[in-house]
Amino acid sequence: MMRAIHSSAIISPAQMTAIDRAAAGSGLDSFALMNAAGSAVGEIALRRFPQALRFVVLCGPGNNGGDGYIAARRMRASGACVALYALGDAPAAGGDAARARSACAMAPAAFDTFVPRSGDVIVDALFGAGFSRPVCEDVAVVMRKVTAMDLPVLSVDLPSGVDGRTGAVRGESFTAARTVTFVARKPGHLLLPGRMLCGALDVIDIGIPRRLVDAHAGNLRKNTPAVWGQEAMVLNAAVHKYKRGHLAVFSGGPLSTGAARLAASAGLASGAGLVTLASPELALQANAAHLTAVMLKAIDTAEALETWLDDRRISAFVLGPAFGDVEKARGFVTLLRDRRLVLDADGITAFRDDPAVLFDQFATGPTRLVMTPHDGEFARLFADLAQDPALSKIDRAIAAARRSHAVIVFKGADTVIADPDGRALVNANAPPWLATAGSGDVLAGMIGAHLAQGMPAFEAAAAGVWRHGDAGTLAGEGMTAETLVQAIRPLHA
Ligand SMILES: NC(=O)C1=CN([C@@H]2O[C@H](COP(=O)(O)OP(=O)(O)OC[C@H]3O[C@@H](n4cnc5c(N)ncnc54)[C@H](O)[C@@H]3O)[C@@H](O)[C@H]2O)[C@@H](O)CC1
Ligand SMILES: Nc1ncnc2c1ncn2[C@@H]1O[C@H](COP(=O)(O)OP(=O)(O)O)[C@@H](O)[C@H]1O
Ligand SMILES: [K+]
Repeated sequence: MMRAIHSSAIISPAQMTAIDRAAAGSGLDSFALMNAAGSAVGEIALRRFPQALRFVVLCGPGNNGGDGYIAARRMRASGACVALYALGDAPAAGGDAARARSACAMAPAAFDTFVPRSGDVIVDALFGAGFSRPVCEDVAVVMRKVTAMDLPVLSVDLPSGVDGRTGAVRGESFTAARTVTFVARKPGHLLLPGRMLCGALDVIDIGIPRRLVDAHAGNLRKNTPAVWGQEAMVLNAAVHKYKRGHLAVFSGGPLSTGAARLAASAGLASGAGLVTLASPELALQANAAHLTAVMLKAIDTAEALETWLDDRRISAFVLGPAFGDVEKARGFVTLLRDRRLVLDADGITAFRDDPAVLFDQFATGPTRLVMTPHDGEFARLFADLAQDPALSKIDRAIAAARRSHAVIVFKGADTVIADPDGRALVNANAPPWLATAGSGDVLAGMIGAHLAQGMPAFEAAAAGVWRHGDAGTLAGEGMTAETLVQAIRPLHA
């Protein structure tokens, strides 16, 4: 009887191997685990692809192939038409995969004799956690044929060709309609392009005790309300607007005020008790004409800001959306260095020539800076990390957070949130129509509201990213940044 897993843990292929070893070390029968995995694959294939005229199981030389042999046996036992093909050498004698192959009692044909037919459903058990080099041309040719014929693919553990650690495609890969993985999600299921190649994902419990998983899992999780819900402010009769936090957002000049207003209104909608737009004198009229609940304050110079900062009730700041003046931005950041700050857009770009100047100002004390770079902005501050092909997006975000002493929200369809202490989350609820002008400004304001309420920086950022995705989903395709703000749901909705 297979059970789906709902845990938010994400484990790397290397951690999975360690869990596997620990399971064997604690007396669990590794072949029984393979049996559970392969049987689950067979059952899901039968249940999800009842239209199949033939199931074609493609087995690799390792344990991923072992799962394939078990699945083939399970499907054959149900009376389905099953064809079996083996790639490369037979599995190492004495191992679980060799045992699965002989238990299957079907002689596999050579991989290069496989000719895909209309009506085939492919069970892809070529490579999983042990995928270690780009796929060779004869495998790539089959992958391309299967894709061209639009045959459904059910991948075991990962679509073969996808690197489970990074989500990168090495050479070529299958595009799965479904993927069945075991124990927990791997980074490659959530990071691009891997995520787009997995199709629907089933995470199956194969009987490894939770304590062994917890002992070897690291600090990486999927971003869900369970991660940050405990830190969210609960409203009761004793609350007043200052307790809900006062957020300040810095506006750009007279011709670029919209971005800051989006951030400000998103901050208010996200639960900040008060939001003030700090605007250059020349932009006051433009801003005043468009603001209602958001307050307005003229701030042109460092001196004016310094005086305003005497008000310690202003509990968080957003600097960057269409701010424009990078020199002024650097000066303002210096004044804000002991405050809770979201740095976005021009606020990030302002430090491209000397990022250490920024990082040093936040090096001591509690983590209070959140930076929200997209790919381009990330490369401006962390060029070496952006260019290192060995690093996954998660590795990059964690290294950047450590270096900058900031929570990094590395944006995209697979946004990664990383804390300097090594914790990281991958977000997966963002719809593609969030890719619209101003949506990043809304996100900055949402995170700012959480910081203003007193959430720790990591949780504030995670909650912002999740609620942003949720609002995008609710607003629907065709939304604009304005309608996105309208769709922000209460924290405890
Ligand atoms: N970790 C666990 O607890 C369990 C793992 N299971 C399965 O075991 C798999 C991992 O097994 P393995 O570690 O044997 O690894 P794989 O079976 O994923 O791959 C390893 C084999 O593939 C070869 N290989 C790698 N890249 C190749 C390429 N590009 N071209 C040709 N050959 C290539 C390697 O030389 C090696 O022989 C998982 O993905 C999962 O499917 C399941 O049996 C259930 C239990
Ligand atoms: N394809 C996508 N799928 C889901 N979310 C996306 C996608 N592309 C962008 N986003 C999200 O939309 C927002 C865009 O922010 P940003 O690039 O700063 O744009 P802008 O500066 O126009 O506001 C980010 O939160 C990002 O994660
Ligand atoms: K596979």
